[in-house]
Amino acid sequence: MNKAEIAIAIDGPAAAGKSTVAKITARKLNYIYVDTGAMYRALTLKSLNSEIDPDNEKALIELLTLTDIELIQGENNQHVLLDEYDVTHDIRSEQVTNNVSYVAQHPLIRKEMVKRQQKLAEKRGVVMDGRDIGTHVLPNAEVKIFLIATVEERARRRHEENLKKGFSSDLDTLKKEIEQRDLIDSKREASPLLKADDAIEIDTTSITIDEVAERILDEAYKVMGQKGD
Ligand SMILES: Nc1ncnc2c1ncn2[C@@H]1O[C@H](COP(=O)(O)OP(=O)(O)O)[C@@H](O)[C@H]1O
Ligand SMILES: Nc1ccn([C@@H]2O[C@H](COP(=O)(O)OP(=O)(O)O)[C@@H](O)[C@H]2O)c(=O)n1
Repeated sequence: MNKAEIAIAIDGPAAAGKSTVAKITARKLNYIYVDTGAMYRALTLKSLNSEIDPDNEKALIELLTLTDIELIQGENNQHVLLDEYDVTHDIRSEQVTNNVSYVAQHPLIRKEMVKRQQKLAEKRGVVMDGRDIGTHVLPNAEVKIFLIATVEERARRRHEENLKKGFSSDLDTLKKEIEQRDLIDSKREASPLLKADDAIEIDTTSITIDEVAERILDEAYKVMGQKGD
């Protein structure tokens, strides 16, 4: 199999399956995986701990300038370090989830995050997931995927995941929160959640994780073959 190193951008709404299939794809190709949502979540956690209003762009950008966010690849999981503290679990809390889209809507915050993300992707051989990867962060990515699923299915999946992780979870509330977050992410002015013109859309509602990963890998191998190096 041809091993030309490419960039794979995976975007889509909340809980569509992005990080799950991104991790599988990266593992199979021995690529770096970058979870950009985790970076916005880490900043949100720090801003909540610092009692900064999520609407206060100036205070947030000052905070981000002083903030170190690292994504460390573990054996089975990616660990998120915020100023050297492991916040992998804490950034998934309901409080962070319900504030992150407000923090992420500010143009100055996005500009700095995109800069950091592009630096992480300087060396090809990367799978990156988020909301604006195919449109803004890696517009030249060789493979662009846009994952969707019905909101009912996405809420059901996230609900099960929350229970497994020991977070309290109410399905109806979760569905409303996901809809609200998708709305803010899609309507914001700065790099909103959008399918890139050249992205392949995959509806994951009724297909398995392995089937989704297989389709992405097929696309990747196709491009690698075309690159021919
Ligand atoms: N195709 C699928 N079928 C069933 N469950 C899935 C599928 N894709 C993802 N999941 C599950 O849905 C949940 C949300 O997936 P995740 O990858 O975290 O989504 P995202 O990164 O888009 O927010 C996870 O618990 C994951 O195991
Ligand atoms: N590239 C990205 C990634 C995430 N985000 C923001 O960060 C939030 C959390 O992203 P995530 O990928 O961790 O969210 P889930 O889909 O996993 O719930 C999103 O709802 C967006 O508000 C963004 O704006 N741009």
